[in-house]
Amino acid sequence: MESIIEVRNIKKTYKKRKSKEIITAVNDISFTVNKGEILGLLGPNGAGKTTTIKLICGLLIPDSGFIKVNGIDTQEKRLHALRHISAVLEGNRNLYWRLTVRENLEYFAGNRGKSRKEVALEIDDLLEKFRLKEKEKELVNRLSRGMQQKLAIAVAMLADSEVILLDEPTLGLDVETGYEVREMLQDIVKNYNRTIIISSHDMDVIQNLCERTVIINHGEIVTNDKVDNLLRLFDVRAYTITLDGFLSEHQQQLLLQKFPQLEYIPDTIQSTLKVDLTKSEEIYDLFDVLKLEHTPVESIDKKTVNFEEVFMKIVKGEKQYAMV
Ligand SMILES: Nc1ncnc2c1ncn2[C@@H]1O[C@H](COP(=O)(O)OP(=O)(O)OP(=O)(O)O)[C@@H](O)[C@H]1O
Repeated sequence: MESIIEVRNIKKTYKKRKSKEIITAVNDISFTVNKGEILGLLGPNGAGKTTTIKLICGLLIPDSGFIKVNGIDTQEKRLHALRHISAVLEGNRNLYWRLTVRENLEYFAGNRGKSRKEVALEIDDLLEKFRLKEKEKELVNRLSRGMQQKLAIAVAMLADSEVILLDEPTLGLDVETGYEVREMLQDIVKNYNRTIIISSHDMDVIQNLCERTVIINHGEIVTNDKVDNLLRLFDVRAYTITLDGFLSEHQQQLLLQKFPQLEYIPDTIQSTLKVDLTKSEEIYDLFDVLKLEHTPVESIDKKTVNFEEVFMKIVKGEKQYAMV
């Protein structure tokens, strides 16, 4: 597959103003993004996501390493490279707050060298799609945060850039607006052929929109893999088994030999077993031990891992990966 973005060994440090302490925000990161791909950039607070996005869109210059967009080095031919990119950053700096919704769209279309008339239909279509038609004459500074966010994404779409960078597109939005923005992004992903990089804390955004995710922790890449692969890799089922009675010492020993991470929690008249299994068949080994002394099972509860749990496990370093 053809890559459109190449990030190679980039490092970025900041110097704290008062203490002069050096902070390494991004440390020797490398990854590529293929044409038409939706890549999720994931990581805990302070991991280096925003710095990476700002480096790619040319707002920051790396201390070392390089970034190429469509094969063009962003430092050697900055303007030429960045023509291929639109970014929606925190605070929606790509909007003019004293212009109306429609004026913003017209202004950015004008930047593309198109007349008002030419883009009128395209703008109508975007206003409709982003559910902003009713607000087209409203000044941007009077819009809610969610509406501003939607407009910022619409403006990025209008620029026709092949690559769109979205930094935390659902951050700070209420549940409903967050859901609406996610739906819109899903529509963009499906119907417009763009390459998108999304940085987010929101696991639903990553799980629903992205094919692949680069997980960053402490400025370094810990995983670069398809979302489906990660879910499969951590496809553990967490079982909670309630027993009408207790396990003998012998049973406890047998179970711990077979399942070292098993938790046995005796209560007053019942007891509970908690265990993560990677293969469903392993549950039969557990039942064999219970059968030995005819321990009655009252209930079995099974929970499958979701992407949020996968993320937590990776960040905590529970599994090692071969980098893609
Ligand atoms: N302008 C700056 N000056 C000094 N340190 C900075 C600056 N910007 C970011 N940092 C530090 O660099 C590290 C990475 O920050 P960055 O904003 O890239 O992380 P992030 O993953 O986007 O975090 P969050 O999810 O909290 O937004 C953090 O330790 C942060 O405090």
